This record gives sequence, structure tokens and C-alpha cells, in this order.
Amino acid sequence: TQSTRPQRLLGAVQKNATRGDPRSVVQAIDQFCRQKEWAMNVGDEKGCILDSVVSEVNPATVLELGTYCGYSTVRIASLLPPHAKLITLEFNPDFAAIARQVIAWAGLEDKVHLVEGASGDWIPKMTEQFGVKTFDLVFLDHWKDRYLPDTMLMEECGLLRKGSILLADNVICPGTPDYLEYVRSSPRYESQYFKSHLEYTKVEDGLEKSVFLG
Ligand SMILES: CCCNc1ncnc2c1ncn2[C@@H]1O[C@H](/C=C/CNC(=O)c2cc(-c3ccc(F)cc3)cc(O)c2O)[C@@H](O)[C@H]1O
Ligand SMILES: [Mg+2]
Repeated sequence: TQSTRPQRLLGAVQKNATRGDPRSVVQAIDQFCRQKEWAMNVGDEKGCILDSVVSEVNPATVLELGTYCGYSTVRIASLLPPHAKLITLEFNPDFAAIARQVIAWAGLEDKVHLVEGASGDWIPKMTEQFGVKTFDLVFLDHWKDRYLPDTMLMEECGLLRKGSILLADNVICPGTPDYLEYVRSSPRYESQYFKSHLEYTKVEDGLEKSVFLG
């Protein structure tokens, strides 16, 4: 039977990356996507912007929406201080299974809690299930038409505090127009656009960093 692209991506990690070395896992995926098959990871160019935001925020609690194969999960988790927690939501069981193995290869299982399920179901359960009061950083990279409803849901559930950072991928390509309009026009957010390129291409894309003002 045919393998899937995520399975082939995992194979490239297991073949080319060193167990326990997150940077080599990131490098192996980027090489696979540049040389073999494009995949919708945040990539190395936008990934550097992600790294700088994570390092600046130095978060104790992180939420990632849309794990996919775990590329950005590994980038973020590798930069977290000890005892910090990254919760990542992925509702496709096949993708979740691949991501678990990518995260394990990087040796980051202790910093990552991958929850198999939909953001709409799990965001309201964050406090009761994981004891998280608020998130210091949220990385949005799931279905683009879900960025806005899930942001509103996080607000309603009190998961954002004064200074919480939302970092959204793909605000240009494929684009998240309603989300962008909201965070740029709402008095409750201070937004900043980081111009970059769609992963592994020359097409324009970027990340939007939005600070929740409370
Ligand atoms: C119930 C749906 C909303 N809640 C959700 N809860 C949990 N996980 C969810 C999820 N939605 C989607 N997911 C998962 O996130 C991932 C989805 C990501 C969607 N991303 C994109 O479409 C995307 C697409 C592109 C892209 C850009 C240009 C192009 F020509 C083709 C593709 C680039 C990117 O960087 C992207 O992120 C999958 O793993 C999916 O199973
Ligand atoms: Mg993306």
C-alpha cells in the first residue's frame, strides 16, 4: 500500500536526523521539503521568526493549534525553559501519530502534550484538563477559517491575559482575512506583521504577532 507524505517525512527524519537533537530533526524536514516533497510546515524562514518570538516571550505555557507533523512543535519546544509546557492540538489521528514520533525522535516528549482532538472541543477544557489558567503564547497554524472563531473562544474562556501573544502563520498565503481584520482593528490587540515567504517558496507570506491587551 502507498505511504503518505507525512509517513515519508517521518522516514526522512529517522534516516537523516540524530535522536535527541531537535535542530537535526528540523533540518531533516526542511531538507525533505526542499529536495523531495513540499509540505505545509512553517519552514525555515518563517521558523526563524517563530524562534525569535518564542525566545523573546520565554513562555511557561504555549498552545499550538494544528500540529500536522510536529515541525513547529519541535522548533517551539526546543526553545522552552525547563518545566514549561507546550500543548498542541491535532484532530487528524494519522497526522497526530506521525507528529508523536517526530517529537519523540527530537527527544521533546516531556515538554509537549499532544492532544488528539478539535480545538473547538478542547479550548474550553484547557483549565479543567491541564490546569492551565492562561497561555503566554499561542501559535495558530490550523485551518485558516478557524483562527478567528478559536481566538474569540480563547477570549471567552479566559485563556488570554494582558500580554498574551498570538502568533499566526499564513496570514497572506493562504490568508486569514477575517482574523487579520479582527486583530488589527480591535482595541484589545496590538498587532505587528512579519513579512516573509511561504515555506520553501518565493511566494509572499508572513506571520502576524498580536499582543492581547486585556
Ligand atoms: C475542527 C477544525 C478546526 N480545529 C482543529 N483542531 C485541531 N487540529 C486541526 C483543526 N483544524 C485543522 N487541524 C489540523 O491542523 C493542520 C491544518 C493546517 C492547515 N494549514 C494549511 O492549510 C496551510 C496551507 C498552506 C498552503 C499554502 C499555499 C498553497 F498553495 C498550499 C498550501 C501553507 C501553510 O503553512 C498552511 O498551514 C492539519 O494537521 C489538520 O489536521
Ligand atoms: Mg502554516
